Amino acid sequence: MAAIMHSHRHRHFALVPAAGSGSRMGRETPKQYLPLLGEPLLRHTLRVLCQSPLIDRVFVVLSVGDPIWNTADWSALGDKLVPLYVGGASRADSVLNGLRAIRPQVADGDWILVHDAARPCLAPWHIDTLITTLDEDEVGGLLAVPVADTLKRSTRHGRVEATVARDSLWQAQTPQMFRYVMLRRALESAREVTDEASAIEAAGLHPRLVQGDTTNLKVTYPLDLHLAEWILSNREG
Ligand SMILES: Nc1ccn([C@@H]2O[C@H](COP(=O)(O)OP(=O)(O)OP(=O)(O)O)[C@@H](O)[C@H]2O)c(=O)n1
Ligand SMILES: C[C@](O)(CO)[C@H](O)COP(=O)(O)O
Repeated sequence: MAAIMHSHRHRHFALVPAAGSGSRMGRETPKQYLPLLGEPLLRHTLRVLCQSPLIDRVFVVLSVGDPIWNTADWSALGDKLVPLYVGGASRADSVLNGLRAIRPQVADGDWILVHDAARPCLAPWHIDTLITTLDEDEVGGLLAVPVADTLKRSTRHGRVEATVARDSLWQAQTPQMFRYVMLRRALESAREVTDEASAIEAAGLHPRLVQGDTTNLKVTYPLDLHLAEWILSNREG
């Protein structure tokens, strides 16, 4: 693969919301700290971001008073990693609090790659593809995959009400990559969103969909932890 030129005009910062409780996982320990191949799940997520030569710094948003982070030694991930104890009630609040906390360290036009702590199978090629596709983009965008299954909308009684056309439907993933000031303004105006792209859309803009793949899954339910383990153990290179 041709070498990727690192843009010197604007830097790239990762912002990793990791302040959730993982209620759907049904475990006492928040899922970002559950063991995955013998390490906290979060370490896999942070490692790939810290090791990317395209990313200048990695901010991880922890819940206020997070009692677990400091019980581990994260120094092997290097000096790009910066913990921020500013998590909020929702994912969007955690991201916005993180953006406010890093204000002194970033310029308006710097790129922010928001990536879920709960997506530990992010691969270097996902980051490279996203950044090379979007670096000159006016708006920014996100990794996503086209929907592969036939989609049904259900009635309240669990019967099919309709089949929903799936052409042009995509499943949104992370990282989602937008310029600092645009993302901050969008999130300040649209707080009830489940991803950054929705906030940008609410501002009337059209984020670019960058095709990734389904290995970049979000660990949400117990089975996902096994799938993530399988993906990481069987990845080449
Ligand atoms: N208040 C919150 C809620 C979520 N997140 C983070 O946002 C990402 C995606 O959210 P999700 O998978 O929904 O995580 P949880 O909220 O922890 O899970 P659940 O909804 O099952 O409780 C996770 O990395 C999670 O830690 C966060 O930083 N702050
Ligand atoms: C941002 C996200 O990963 C896109 O698929 C997802 O919306 C986050 O998960 P949540 O369960 O909606 O918090």
